[in-house]
Amino acid sequence: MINVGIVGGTGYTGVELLRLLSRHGGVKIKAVTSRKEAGMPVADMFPSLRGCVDVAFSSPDDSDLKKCDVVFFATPHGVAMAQARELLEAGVKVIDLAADFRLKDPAEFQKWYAMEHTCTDLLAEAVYGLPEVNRDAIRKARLIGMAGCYPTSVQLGFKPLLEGGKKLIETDTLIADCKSGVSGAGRKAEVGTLFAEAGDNFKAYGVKGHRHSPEMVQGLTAIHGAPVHLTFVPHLTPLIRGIHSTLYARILPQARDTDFQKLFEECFANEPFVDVMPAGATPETRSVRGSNYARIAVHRPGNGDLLIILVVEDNLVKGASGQAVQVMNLMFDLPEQQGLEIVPLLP
Ligand SMILES: NC(=O)C1=CN([C@@H]2O[C@H](COP(=O)(O)OP(=O)(O)OC[C@H]3O[C@@H](n4cnc5c(N)ncnc54)[C@H](OP(=O)(O)O)[C@@H]3O)[C@@H](O)[C@H]2O)C=CC1
Ligand SMILES: CC(=O)N[C@@H](CCC(=O)OP(=O)(O)O)C(=O)O
Repeated sequence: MINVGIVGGTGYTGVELLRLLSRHGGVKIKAVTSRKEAGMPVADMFPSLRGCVDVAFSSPDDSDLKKCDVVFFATPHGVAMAQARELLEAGVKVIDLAADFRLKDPAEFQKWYAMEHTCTDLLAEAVYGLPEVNRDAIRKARLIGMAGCYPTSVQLGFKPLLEGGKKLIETDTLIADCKSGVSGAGRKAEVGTLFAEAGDNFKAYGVKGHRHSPEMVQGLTAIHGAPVHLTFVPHLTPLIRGIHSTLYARILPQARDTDFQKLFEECFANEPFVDVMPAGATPETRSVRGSNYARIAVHRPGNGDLLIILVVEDNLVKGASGQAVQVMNLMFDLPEQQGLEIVPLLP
């Protein structure tokens, strides 16, 4: 059994980790932290976990974290970088769901997250947690910066068109028009995610610049092997879970004869969690709710030069905790799908 710790067990990604790990079969949940609820049994706060999780919350400086084989940080940005070194030195692998180890350039991190990076030497060894792009490096890593929720959908959607320097689309006019449910903003109280504010409402935000833009550009540039330019506009939808990303790309003249449906099907043929839907499909967020799947559909209206890629995922599963469990499975040489073969929840 792999001993697991979770820092930030009272938040949405923390409780989602608990839901998935409690039925994983290969792990023991050893420590789950909360600053405010230390001492309270986890299942008292989350009755959905009664009979599944039998530990109590402990303080984030709990020494049991150092006795774990892996610790997940389901915390705001800046928390993992303060504790990662000590855990790594104690032989513990670290998977951070926040952005501390995503951006390779500390100046970019400081610019977008308004805090200094205090662990820059570890940035160099940290591996980006997106298995469909980085599987081999993840297997060998001891420190992971998990991909963000929107960046997961955008990188999966553009990957077949860009990987290995392919010259199929214009790379300076990429557009990602993305919508997220309110659980993407976390469980903390905020006016913008109140029911009366976010319900029966729909709005764009971060149009001037969102912190996921540099992460997407960094990832897409690595996939392509050359610079790309992307316009990203996120929107808040009155959903609880789910991300729907509509991606636009202009087909280059020399690539007009490409069978893009086939290209996508071949690219993801061996991916357990990426489903390329039949031509013409319009994936719905509810088709992935509660599951680790991303579903993708490729459209080319009028057989013209515009390609539209639709991607759906559950922000809390493939966009966060499920993908983190997928990454843990790879790091510990377990079957990649273990604990994640969950059928999405309808209606
Ligand atoms: N929600 C989503 O869809 C996604 C979130 N993420 C990222 O995952 C991380 C967690 O997100 P989410 O679960 O939504 O956030 P929440 O706000 O729901 O939860 C945050 C958790 O962190 C704990 N926490 C807060 N500050 C500290 C601190 N200084 N030290 C230790 N623990 C702390 C809180 O517990 P307590 O106050 O009890 O200590 C709480 O359990 C964030 O970085 C987020 O950006 C990534 C992908 C998707
Ligand atoms: C709806 C909503 O507010 N979403 C969040 C992004 C989700 C998130 O938690 O960000 P990371 O993936 O970087 O960790 C936002 O736009 O800030």
